[in-house]
Amino acid sequence: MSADVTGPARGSSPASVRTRALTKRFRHQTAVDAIDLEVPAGAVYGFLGPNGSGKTTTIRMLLGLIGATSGEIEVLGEPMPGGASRTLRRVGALVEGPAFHPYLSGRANLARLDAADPHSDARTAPARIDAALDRVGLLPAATKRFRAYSLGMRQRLAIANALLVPRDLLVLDEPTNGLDPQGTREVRHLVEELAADGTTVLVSSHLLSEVDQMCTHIGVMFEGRLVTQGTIEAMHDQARSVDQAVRVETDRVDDAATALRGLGLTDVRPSGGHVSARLGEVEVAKIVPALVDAYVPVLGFTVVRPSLEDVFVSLTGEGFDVSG
Ligand SMILES: Nc1ncnc2c1ncn2[C@@H]1O[C@H](COP(=O)(O)OP(=O)(O)OP(=O)(O)O)[C@@H](O)[C@H]1O
Repeated sequence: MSADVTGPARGSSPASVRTRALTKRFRHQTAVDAIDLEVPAGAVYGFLGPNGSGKTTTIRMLLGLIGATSGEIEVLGEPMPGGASRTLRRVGALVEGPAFHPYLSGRANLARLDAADPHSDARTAPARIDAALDRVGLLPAATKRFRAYSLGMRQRLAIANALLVPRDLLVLDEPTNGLDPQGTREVRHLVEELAADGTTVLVSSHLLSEVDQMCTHIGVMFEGRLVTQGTIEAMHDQARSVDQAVRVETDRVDDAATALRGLGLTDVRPSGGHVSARLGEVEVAKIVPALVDAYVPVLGFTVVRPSLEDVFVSLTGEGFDVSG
């Protein structure tokens, strides 16, 4: 596999991760297609996309676990893979969960993994391990066997493993996948706390609601392409600018449809008991009076505000299961 990965030109804004035209092809399939990722320092960046959209492949390239086919990667200001060994010490990652021993305690498991790291300093291990356990709220359960841990505790221990040395960037691949609601809340809360401490977090997810709740930035992958990225605020603004829809409940749907078309609404769809239509530039306040003038009994009237999900549907041309 030929890798053509060199450092991109430095931009003015500090970015923890920056890629230019990053691409990965597997035989005939382009899993990651020329993406320009930009994770600002201090962000909690939600890397959102349906299964198979290329998130894990991207993350594996950022961490140097697989080579890129082409494109450029910069992590914490260093071109990759050029500065890899030095830079990756400052990056904690949870990609495939570490193999924990079920009969060892949480603390003993971390000690085992730390001892297996050729860069770790054995003299500082006990203090570093307890600091990591403390950081994820597992110090009180440090002596419990791993197999007695709940799903959320197991995942928090996996994150503690990524925090055995101080990190500037934490990369978490689908950290809530397979967790129960309680475990999901625990991990989400932990990510928020880590971000509050100043760690930049890149977290992948296929759940929009999750990204919306815990992230400051979002990047959306679809079929290997990064279809949009920016702040969560900007995405909500974009949602507000998507054309609103109205829904009129009535027992005279054909007359209602005629009246709505007459007002200039588009995509007018009459169906059993209601009519929906796109508002466009038409003033909402004019709709009900116009229906009444046309002798349409209005049994219900709703303006449907577009959600973030509608933005992604408009970007990808189809919906994907992002709402959980
Ligand atoms: N080693 C590989 N060899 C061949 N194809 C691969 C390999 N790894 C990933 N792919 C393919 O690349 C595409 C992107 O996969 P990837 O795992 O990056 O997606 P994802 O968004 O992380 O989804 P998931 O959440 O399911 O892991 C998929 O079609 C997958 O089958």
